[in-house]
Amino acid sequence: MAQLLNESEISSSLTTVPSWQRSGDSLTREVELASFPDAIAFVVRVGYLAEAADHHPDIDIRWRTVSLTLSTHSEGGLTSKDFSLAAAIDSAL
Ligand SMILES: C[C@H](O)[C@H](O)[C@H]1CNC2=NC(N)=NC(=O)C2=N1
Repeated sequence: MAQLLNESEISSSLTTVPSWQRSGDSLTREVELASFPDAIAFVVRVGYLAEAADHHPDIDIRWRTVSLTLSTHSEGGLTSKDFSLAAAIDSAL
């Protein structure tokens, strides 16, 4: 079970995933893919990564733009699980 990160841990972790933004208790990233099928294929890759991590982002698909939101609901905020899944998702692009 991951522990909530404090503000200074959040700030330093954010530098490791520069394409993600902090929004309160969440990390968000918007990705524009080349096409709708590419967006769906990306979401499928994210799905497998999420299952492997037992950590699941909120996902919004609008044509070829995918918006992802990560937060550790069980802890009520950001933990290392959010940052490690964010990094894994970046590698799936
Ligand atoms: C039992 C299982 O580990 C929990 O329900 C997991 C599943 N996926 C999860 N995903 C996210 N984003 N936050 C959680 O707190 C969470 N909890």
